[in-house]
Formats: sequence, structure tokens, C-alpha cells
Amino acid sequence: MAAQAPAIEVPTDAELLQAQADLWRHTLYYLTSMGLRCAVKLGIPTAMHKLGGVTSLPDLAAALSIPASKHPFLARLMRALVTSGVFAAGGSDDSGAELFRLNPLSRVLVDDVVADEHHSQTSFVLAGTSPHYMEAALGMADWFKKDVAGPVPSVFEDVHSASLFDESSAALDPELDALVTEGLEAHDNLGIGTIMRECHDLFKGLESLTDCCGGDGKTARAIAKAHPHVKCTVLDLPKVIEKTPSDCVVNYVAGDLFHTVPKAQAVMLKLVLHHWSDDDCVKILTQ
Ligand SMILES: C[S@+](CC[C@H](N)C(=O)[O-])C[C@H]1O[C@@H](n2cnc3c(N)ncnc32)[C@H](O)[C@@H]1O
Repeated sequence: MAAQAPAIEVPTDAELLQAQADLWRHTLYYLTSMGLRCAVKLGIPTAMHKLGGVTSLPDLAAALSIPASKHPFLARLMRALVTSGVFAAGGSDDSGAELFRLNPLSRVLVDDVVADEHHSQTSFVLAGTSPHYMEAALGMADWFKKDVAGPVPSVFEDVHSASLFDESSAALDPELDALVTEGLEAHDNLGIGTIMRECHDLFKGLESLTDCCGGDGKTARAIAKAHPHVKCTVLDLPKVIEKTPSDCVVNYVAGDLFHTVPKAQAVMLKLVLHHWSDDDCVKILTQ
């Protein structure tokens, strides 16, 4: 006799209403990311910066050349992005018009500003919300069902037959490859000022350091500037090092962290190990 499925526990009305609200939230959550992508593609943070960091909807619509038929939808987008914390509500102006402000998050999405500690993160957003990333995420259920012998490919590798950071991703989509590299550099450069201020003592007494996967060397240069006695070396892939102008502050080495890591008293692995499997991490740490 077939086993009977267990009875489903009946939730209370309050639980059911909460469950329904949560279900809607989780089902449509991707629209938060897409709203952020839309704001970046329209250049909303940069336009707000040029308007003094605070704007009414008509001024924003005019700055972005949004057609009148879409103004009510721009209002919805902005309110949704305030709710998700991308912008801040700015009260209202003398005529009672609703205002929106840049907050710390949207400030790092302002392009075309040259300042030591400003590194626009727009390429990170555009890469992370790109069609290739979305397609990979949509392939997750099929990926789970496939049994594989040997190393398990990531969902991205499974769906696109390409791996991030290597030649295959450049062949898949050169624009995405450039965005990913740019986005990582921007991320790498974002918090270095804070790290130098908050973790100053960490580098005391150190004579040499290798920044493994150190990209364009911004982090290593900041360390060398704050701690001139530390001899800094950057290791990254040849395609990254070839594009990095050499300087007299940091030593740049092109290579693969699985094969060689330039010798130093300390090795920095910032935002590296999460990308690899446990076995690969052991290989990296062995190096
Ligand atoms: C996510 S990692 C680390 C980024 C950086 N340290 C940071 O904090 O943002 C990205 C960097 O790793 C480099 N990379 C990827 N695979 C590598 C390998 N096998 N050997 C050396 N560098 C590699 C990439 O070229 C890229 O610059």
C-alpha cells in the first residue's frame, strides 16, 4: 500500500497573510536589483550629483530627458529605490514637491568624479546584474540535477561554458569581461582608505607583502604610501599586469596564484578564497 503523504499543518490567518506578503517579496525581489540597474543605466546618481545631491522629480526628469508619459513611473522607481536604501527621501521643497537625496550608497554610483577616495561602483552593478549573470542564476535548478564526475563547475560555468576571469569569459562576451574586471578594481579601490585608517597597526613591523590577485595595484600602492618601509608586490594574471603601468612604488608580477606566489613576509588574499572550491583553496594556501 502506498504511504500516505503527511497532512499539511494549517497556518493561522495571521501566518497565512504574512506568508503571502513574504512570498510576493521573495518572488519579486529581483526587481530591486533591476531597479538599481535601471538607475545606473539612466545615470540617475550622476544626474543628482550634478543637481547638487538633492532633486525634485521634474528636475530629475528634465536632467535625464525622460519623456512626460514616463514621469509617473520615474516617481515609482525613485520611491522603490528609497525603500530599498539606494536613495534617501529628502522631504519637500517650498512648493511641496517631493525631494530625493543621494545617500552613501548612491554616492558611490556617481560617475565622472576624479577624487582620491572616489571610485564609482557602476561597473560592479552592471556586471552583477548583466544578462549573463541572470541567465546563470536561472540555470540553478538544472545545475543541481546534473551529476558530474570530478570538479563541480559553477552554475555560471555550466550555463555559459566559460569561467570568470579567464580567456573563456572574454571570448563569451568581451564587454562583460571588461565590466567584471573594472567592477572588481572599483570594489578593490573602494574601501582602501578606510582600511588604512582603521587597520593601520596591522602593517606595523612588516617588511614585505604580496597582494595576491591585487589587480591594478591600488591597494598595494595605498599600503606602500602609508607604510613606506613595506616592500609591496602585486601578483595578478598577465592580462591584468600587462595593462598596469609600472611604477617605482610597487613590484608587479604576472602569474597564476596556483603556480607561484612571490615570496614575502605576509601575503594578502582579499576577496579571493570565496571564488574557489575548498580543494582549490588548499592549493592556493599551500603556495
Ligand atoms: C576577486 S579577485 C580579487 C580582487 C581584489 N583583491 C579585491 O580585493 O577586490 C579578482 C582578481 O583576481 C585575479 N585572478 C583571478 N584568477 C587568478 C589567478 N589564477 N592568479 C592570479 N590572479 C588571479 C583577477 O585577474 C582579478 O584581478
